[in-house]
Amino acid sequence: MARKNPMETIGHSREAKVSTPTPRLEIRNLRRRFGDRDVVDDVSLTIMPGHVTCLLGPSGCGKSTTLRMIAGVEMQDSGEIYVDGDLVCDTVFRIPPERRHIGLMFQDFALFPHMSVADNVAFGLKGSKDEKRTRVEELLRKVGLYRAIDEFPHVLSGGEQQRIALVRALAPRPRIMLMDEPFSGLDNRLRDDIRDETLSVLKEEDTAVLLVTHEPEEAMRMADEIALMRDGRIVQQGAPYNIYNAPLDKAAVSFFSDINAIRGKSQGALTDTPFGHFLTPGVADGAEVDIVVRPQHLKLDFDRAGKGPLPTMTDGTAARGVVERARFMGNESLVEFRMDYDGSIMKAIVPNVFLPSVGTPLWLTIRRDRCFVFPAKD
Ligand SMILES: Nc1ncnc2c1ncn2[C@@H]1O[C@H](COP(=O)(O)OP(=O)(O)OP(=O)(O)O)[C@@H](O)[C@H]1O
Repeated sequence: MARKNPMETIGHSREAKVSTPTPRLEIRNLRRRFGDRDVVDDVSLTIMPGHVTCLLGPSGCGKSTTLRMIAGVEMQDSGEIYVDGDLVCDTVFRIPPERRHIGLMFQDFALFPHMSVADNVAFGLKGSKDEKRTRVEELLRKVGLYRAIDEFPHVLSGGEQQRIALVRALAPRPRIMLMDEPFSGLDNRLRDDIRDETLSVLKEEDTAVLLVTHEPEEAMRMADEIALMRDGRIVQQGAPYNIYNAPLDKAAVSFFSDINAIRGKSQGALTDTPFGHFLTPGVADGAEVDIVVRPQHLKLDFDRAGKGPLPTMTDGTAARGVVERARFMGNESLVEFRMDYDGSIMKAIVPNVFLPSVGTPLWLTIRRDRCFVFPAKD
């Protein structure tokens, strides 16, 4: 018998209960220790029906372990898991994995080779033969594979098999879908198509999705919310736009793109650099800061007889660099500069084709509204 989340029944007025929808999935203060290391360290999050949250973080940060605890194949040392407000697992009470209404999709999905597509999809379904057939047909139509209903998996392409694995996981109408790098075995173009298609089917079915990935592009493409994980903890959580544009620290910026970092010392709430002054309010005098800017937010100007553009309020002062390397990347060009002021390398991304010759001097400025200032850590 499932138990209610105490927060939903204790200390909340009737009105508050009506106006606060129940999350489809809620995990609270999950912890898992292996040896002397907290691999998952006080992780909490909620996901509403039809929403996708991506657990994004580097290899080994504890993403899969979190997923495995929610699925019920790994026991947490402490913390609770609720599905639709009902407790499914704490340290004494535990609903077995098969009764949690949770679907799983992993990279190494395996279809049953001796079963037809229809039988594969119907595998976890209950009900009459007709009911099962109706559900199988409905889902196969949704992913454009109705024509393959009587085929065996080996005649299908990798992408088609992936779609079948998805609908098999979705067939029993799981309330939650846990996905662990499910698209990493696919080539790029196919992956984009299948990602988008998967997302639309999951949303149509109102499933709450927790997707684990170490690829920022995948998280940005799929997620309503990104939970950035590092060393077992969720360090930042929010809509992709906010995580990208208001990152927590230098490491969070560099997780999404290349970065340029300029170190300086704050004095009187200002930090002086070769690119002019940056406002560093609240930073103690003498404390070091990193000014961090993504390569696409550097502005380039031509050299005019050894001089660059005049300083402005929005872009500060220009610093000169000499082109070290320029590469065309498809939609944009990546230009690397060796900076005159200290010989360091800075990277700029320019739309379309911009391939100046090696040795060309250019002037770089940093847009004040597109850079981040963090206390220096290393
Ligand atoms: N059963 C286990 N016993 C001991 N250590 C484990 C066990 N399972 C996982 N770990 C360790 O816990 C850490 C986190 O593993 P986890 O698989 O959760 O990371 P991850 O973020 O999903 O990484 P990846 O993206 O590489 O899959 C790793 O250092 C891993 O070696």
